[in-house]
Amino acid sequence: MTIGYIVGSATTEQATALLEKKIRNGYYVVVEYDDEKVLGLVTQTFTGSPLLDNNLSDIEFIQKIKKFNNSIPYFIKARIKLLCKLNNSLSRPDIPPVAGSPIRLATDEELRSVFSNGEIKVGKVIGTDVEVKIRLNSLARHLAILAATGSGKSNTVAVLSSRIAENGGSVLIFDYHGEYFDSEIPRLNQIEPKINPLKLTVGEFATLLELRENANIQYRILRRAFKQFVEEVNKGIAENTISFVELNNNFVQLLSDKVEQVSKDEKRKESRDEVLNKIEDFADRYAELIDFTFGDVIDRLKVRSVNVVNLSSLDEDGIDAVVAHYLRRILNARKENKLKKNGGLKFPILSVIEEAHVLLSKEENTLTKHWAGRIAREGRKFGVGLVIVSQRPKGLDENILSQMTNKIILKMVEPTDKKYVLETSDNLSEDLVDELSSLDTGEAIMVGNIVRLPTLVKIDKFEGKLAGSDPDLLKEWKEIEEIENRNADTAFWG
Ligand SMILES: Nc1ncnc2c1ncn2[C@@H]1O[C@H](COP(=O)(O)OP(=O)(O)OP(=O)(O)O)[C@@H](O)[C@H]1O
Repeated sequence: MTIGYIVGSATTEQATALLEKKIRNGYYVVVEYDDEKVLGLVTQTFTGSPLLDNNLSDIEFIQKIKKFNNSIPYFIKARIKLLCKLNNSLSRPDIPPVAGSPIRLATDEELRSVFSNGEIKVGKVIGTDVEVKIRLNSLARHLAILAATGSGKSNTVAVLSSRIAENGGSVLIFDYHGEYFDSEIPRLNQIEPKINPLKLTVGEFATLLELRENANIQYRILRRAFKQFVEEVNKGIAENTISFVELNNNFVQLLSDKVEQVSKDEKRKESRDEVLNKIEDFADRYAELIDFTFGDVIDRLKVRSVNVVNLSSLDEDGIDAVVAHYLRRILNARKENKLKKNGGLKFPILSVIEEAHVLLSKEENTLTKHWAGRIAREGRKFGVGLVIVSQRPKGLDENILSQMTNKIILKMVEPTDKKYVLETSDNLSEDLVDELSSLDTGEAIMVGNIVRLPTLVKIDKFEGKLAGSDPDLLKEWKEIEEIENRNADTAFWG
């Protein structure tokens, strides 16, 4: 059913329609011209009145008109982004529509032919019951989930992860705030944030010690001590002369002795002392993180599962070291499996990095940024995908963000965030970015290879508990009041 007509000038990208009635931004329409049906997206609607135009400055004029006739003539127009011809190849329109071309809402069948042909259902086309399904294999080209706080990032991660696992895939979520670890996500594989020092690089261990890159003498002392320590322990384990329990209990002392040993000729004793202090501080902060019985982190990962490493008990340096360690081992283990046709990590995996603006900050050279950058560049051919999640896109490293071919962008209002996302995406246009402010919670724009066209989707609500959901403050206060009243009654009646 025709809802309006193209008016004024148009290009093969944009057109303006005069409508009979209001429709919402984000609706899909079809413009019929030259025997073609062209799918378009309403990116902006606006109204106006030929009688009361912007130049009017006399309020009495309006009051007099309204006295005679309450219905003041007005028009409704819409800016239409022309997307594709509704043919098999969804080819770009090669000629613009002429004024007078009729426009109508796209039918569900037309929308299904464009948006419902992937493997993983993520939600519905905004304003319709048409399912949006993304193409699973395209996630190998990485994904960024970006939005303002409270817009639905965690819900999107939960919906995506659980459905990827249901389809036989494997996801690893680095759970920064502990909101997935105790959630009701199906196929959940909970992994405690343990690290076996024997599997760490010196760089990872130095990060855990908060030993800065420019502390060269300290780093040299630590490198010599740590390498000798690891060699001797591995030898002791092979000869069965050392127990893991003994290691867990005496690790700090054994390593400190090694530091003393390798730095006995060091002129600058303060550097050695600083390394010893950092090892003791480390023991105080991360005693529960170190476990020589933990084996290789790769062995904890399961296929057809949502693997969740709970990082909420660690501080930023600890999180950086753990995440970097996992990413390094995953990339190397997938390479080993691909190149040797066996061993290593036997299945592709998607790693979800929450609070990515912290771990992949454009200001800081974190260990995680190094390994995430490696995976962003070379992970695709080894079946290692990245999913970065952030509510502060402008804080993200632009090299990594620009490698995220796919994007799910929920409500975003901050202008510098929107500008940064636009500048680091070659498949996002300005008119789509302008849409972001008007999205409701759970509504998103999806672009990239996971969809055939820019898609406005209402993400399904994750059916289950997520620890990070907004607390029900009133309910919790009420419960406290009821407990206090019950205690008061018990005290009075004995
Ligand atoms: N698709 C959706 N449909 C309905 N409600 C949703 C949807 N997505 C999120 N919500 C609700 O909105 C609130 C915030 O969601 P969520 O925690 O996923 O947002 P967030 O962007 O991760 O927030 P934060 O930045 O604080 O972590 C929650 O109460 C959640 O239930």
